[in-house]
Amino acid sequence: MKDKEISTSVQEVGTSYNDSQELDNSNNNRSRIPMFQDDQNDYDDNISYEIKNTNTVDSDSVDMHQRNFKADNTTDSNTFDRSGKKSFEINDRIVIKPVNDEDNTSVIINFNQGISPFIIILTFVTSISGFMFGYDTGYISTALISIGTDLDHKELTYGNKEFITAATSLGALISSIFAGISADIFGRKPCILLSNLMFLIGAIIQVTAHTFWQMVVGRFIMGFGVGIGSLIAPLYISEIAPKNIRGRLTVINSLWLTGGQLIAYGCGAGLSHVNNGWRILVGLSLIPTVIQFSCFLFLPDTPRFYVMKGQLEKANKVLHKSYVDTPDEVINEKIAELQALNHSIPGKNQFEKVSNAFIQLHTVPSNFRALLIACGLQAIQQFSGWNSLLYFSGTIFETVGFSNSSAVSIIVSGTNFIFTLINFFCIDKVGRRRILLIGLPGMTGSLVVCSIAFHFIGITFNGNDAQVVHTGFSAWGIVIIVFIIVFAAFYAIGIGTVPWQQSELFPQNVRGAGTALATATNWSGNLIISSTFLTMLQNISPPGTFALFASFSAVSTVLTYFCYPELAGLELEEVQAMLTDGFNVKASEQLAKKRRQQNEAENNDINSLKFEPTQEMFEE
Ligand SMILES: O[C@H]1[C@H](O)[C@@H](O)[C@H](O)[C@@H](O)[C@H]1O
Repeated sequence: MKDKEISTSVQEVGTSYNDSQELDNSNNNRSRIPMFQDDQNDYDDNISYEIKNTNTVDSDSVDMHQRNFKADNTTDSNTFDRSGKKSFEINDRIVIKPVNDEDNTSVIINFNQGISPFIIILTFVTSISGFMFGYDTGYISTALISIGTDLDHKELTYGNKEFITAATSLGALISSIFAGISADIFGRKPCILLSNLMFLIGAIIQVTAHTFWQMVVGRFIMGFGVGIGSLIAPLYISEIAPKNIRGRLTVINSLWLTGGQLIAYGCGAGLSHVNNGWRILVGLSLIPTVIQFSCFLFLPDTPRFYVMKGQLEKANKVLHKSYVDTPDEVINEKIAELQALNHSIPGKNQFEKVSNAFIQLHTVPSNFRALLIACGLQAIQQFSGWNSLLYFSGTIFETVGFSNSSAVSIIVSGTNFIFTLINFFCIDKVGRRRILLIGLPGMTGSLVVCSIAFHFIGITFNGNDAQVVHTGFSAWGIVIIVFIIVFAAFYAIGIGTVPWQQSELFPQNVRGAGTALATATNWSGNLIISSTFLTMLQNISPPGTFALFASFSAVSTVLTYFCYPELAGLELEEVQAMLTDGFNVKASEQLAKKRRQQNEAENNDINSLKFEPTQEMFEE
């Protein structure tokens, strides 16, 4: 039965086909893709995402291999194909149909399978990049206080402090742009190893620094490592992670990140009265670098990268280790699908492919919306002012009368860590959108209170000195501390973590380019805020600075409400389908709800789906 379709299908990678063609493509995709050979040009048209406006589900257009298994205890209009994929009718208006993508096989592989130790090892070793991102951006706050006159024999000015802090962000900004491209050309693993070298060189230059400029150069080179790691780690994890826990595994990187910041503050506090303690603080960063470097010498790259380079045996090995006891046929099918995806960006050589990816990122509507969301979230994360509080918290707390500013900084970064942990448990259950819509208004409120408190405490910043009208410990000082902590909690539970889920917004073929731009946005924001914060405090006063951050968070809440669809539990192609003709916030919420119910049903009684991938199915 074929029903009239009211509007058109929108395709993702430049090829449009009608229902019967889609049927053919589905079949061809499975039978024509050669195993273990690099036949580039045949399959460029295989990948397509579509969103249809229709009144009923169009059952004729379903993949021939599809079997309809009714999910008795879920909703009525859902069907499952052989890979466990579902068709959905939302709102009697939008039908999202399963088409081939890299996740087809992941769904099969994940069926009835827990996470393998190999994936856990890979995730933890990769997340050391997150740790170094956190540690290296975190220690500077306490180091800036304890450096004293160790550089050039004079006290650092506010301008000097901003420069030293911003050098890392600038290095990270530059390297993140190239990291996405290099990861596709040279591999994820070499990029991680390169980031380790940058950390190493940068740390050695800083530890031995006796001049301001040597310190700046060391921080800048270390920034290269931070930028590369900040992009590659979530990308690597998302590529090796089973789909159903991809979100959580990515948050592990954020946990290491915020944990790294916490440890940096802890060590900073412990070493603050030690002569040259800041040098030890920098030196300690060598430990995780060396550990990650040594481990990665023995660990592989991602299967996707091996497929891109035609190293199919290696891909096969990694997949087998990742999905133990999975039949060869399934692994081979996964590789075949990755091959198909690999070919979907046209181009004779790597350079053409990369530039075409950037073009498609801007010209394909769903890609462009994904880009807006990914860059928008990263910008919101940075312009809400969190990092300036983190980087300069020691300085801020000293000025409001707390001699033990390091202890307060530990509480602030500890809050960041704990609420990132809470995010880990609820990101998939509560959903990204809902979490953001709780976090952003909370941040706005806390910043408003801080702004008012700063007004009453009467601080002004002039040149090198902060002048406080009411000196010493005051009630307003406590209000500031308490609400900076509340701000940290609302930040960490939502916007501190959600933007790093950026990989899920982009289809495989433009993921490197998309995440490169989003990560670069993060570091641009970081750079602007960290290099202007103290100047802002001087020029528009602390109340003005906090009011500015508050207004930014308020605007961000509105933008998120209207433009950020719920992506929790959605499959990758559904994300693109959602973004094809708008932001489809309402429809996404309904679909995410259905997905949640289904996941719960699957978890509760997996057998009730009456679906087991059998040998016979693969032989079809
Ligand atoms: O997600 C992280 C995290 O929130 C950190 O605390 C922050 O310093 C980073 O800038 C951000 O990207």
